[in-house]
Amino acid sequence: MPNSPARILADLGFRYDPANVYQQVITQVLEAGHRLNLPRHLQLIMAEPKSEVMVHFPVEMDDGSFKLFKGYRVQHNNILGPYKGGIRYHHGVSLDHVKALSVLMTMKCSLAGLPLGGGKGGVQVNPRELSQDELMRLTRRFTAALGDNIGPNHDIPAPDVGTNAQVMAWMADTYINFNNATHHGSGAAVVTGKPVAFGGSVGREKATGQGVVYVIEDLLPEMISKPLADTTYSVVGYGNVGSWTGKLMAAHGSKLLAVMDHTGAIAPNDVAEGLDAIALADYVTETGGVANFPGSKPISEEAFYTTKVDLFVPAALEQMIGTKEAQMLNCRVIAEAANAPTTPEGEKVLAERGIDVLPAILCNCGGVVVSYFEWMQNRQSEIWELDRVDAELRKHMRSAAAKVLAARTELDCDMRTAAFAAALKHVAEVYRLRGIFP
Ligand SMILES: NC(=O)C1=CN([C@@H]2O[C@H](COP(=O)(O)OP(=O)(O)OC[C@H]3O[C@@H](n4cnc5c(N)ncnc54)[C@H](O)[C@@H]3O)[C@@H](O)[C@H]2O)C=CC1
Ligand SMILES: O=C(O)CCC(=O)C(=O)O
Repeated sequence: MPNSPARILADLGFRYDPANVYQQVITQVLEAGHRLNLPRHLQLIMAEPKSEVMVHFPVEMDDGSFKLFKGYRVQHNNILGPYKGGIRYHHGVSLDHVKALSVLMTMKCSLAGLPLGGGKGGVQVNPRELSQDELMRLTRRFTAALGDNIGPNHDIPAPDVGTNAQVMAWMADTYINFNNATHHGSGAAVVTGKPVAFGGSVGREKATGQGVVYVIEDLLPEMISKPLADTTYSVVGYGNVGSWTGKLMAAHGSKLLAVMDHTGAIAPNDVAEGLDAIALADYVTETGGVANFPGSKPISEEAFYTTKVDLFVPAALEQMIGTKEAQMLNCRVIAEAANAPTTPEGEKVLAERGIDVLPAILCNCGGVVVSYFEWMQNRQSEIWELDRVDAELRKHMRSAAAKVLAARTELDCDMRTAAFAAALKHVAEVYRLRGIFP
């Protein structure tokens, strides 16, 4: 079949590697395109990013020595608008990871109805091993090394795993200094997720978790025939996205029965009470992880995955739900807060076991939606109130969910394929309208 994902990837010279995260993600996207009968030229365009930038840059450590770091910025597609997507600081960052995440950004921005394309970046580093000063120097050097590859009209980074509002402030400041751009001109709009005092938007810090919870509020009760007040859930990853999801689920009275992060897995001493999701978020901010949280006991990874809950929320890294985890999970629904947390093999097992998956590009698009609001505020010198941000975010999340449900009915497929199909349909329409492709 000339248009099958395998054929497209083979024609582009990919060597088949089922464990490769980029191949996993792009195959899923191309499968959705195949179902939509997207023309071959569009499938080819989607199959590779427009640009892959790799930089090496030296950073002075506190002891006076220099280390060389490797960073990436991958720009997948900008037919809908400037490239947009986060910057990750993690020791496992690789070109294929960043490529996979950049495709997901193109899909996510399209599904969310934003005039933005898809990009992603990262540096191979464990930020926990650096002092604040080293982190600042690394961020400034990385931003300088990216040079004109980023810019408020071209490519706009944001936070992701291992980065935060402070890192974005350093990026913006470096960009502004290098480009002689003023703070209140277009300069600050070069990145989003900045501190509110420096051009950030209220509501951006919680936006991804808020979007996840809006999707859960709208779709989950019907799927499990229970109100959120009676819902139990578990979370892997209790950083920005996981902890905000926890805090906002707590407001609904949902019960958190297990959490795992890079420091270990915990369960409540009193199962009837559950874990205090809000206190846990404060504890993680103070200590760096969930281990030894008062009122909890340590549990094994197996005990974490087999905890019986209604909802499981992966909010950590890619490919965490493989065959083994999918077989262990004891839940009814998964709301993917992380990007690409489920492998295709894991997904097959989940489908066989009747576990429904709310896909990542729907669940976690709230982050980039509020980033878009921040970018608009910067460009128009506006400051929005939280009520407005939340109300507009809710509209975008509802509209994205409606597109996914409509595509699922139209194509009679799973939610992930439906989400990619809805996103691709919009991208294809814009290519056609612009006269680039028939
Ligand atoms: N920050 C944002 O606005 C957005 C983030 N995402 C995605 O959400 C996910 C989480 O991102 P953030 O919360 O921003 O990152 P973060 O850096 O704030 O938190 C990451 C969490 O993952 C945990 N983790 C790392 N390795 C782990 C392992 N091997 N086992 C268990 N837990 C592990 C860490 O302990 C931490 O709790 C990522 O997939 C990211 O791409 C998606 C959309 C937007
Ligand atoms: O806020 C943004 O621009 C991007 C967030 C992001 O990296 C993601 O959605 O994965």
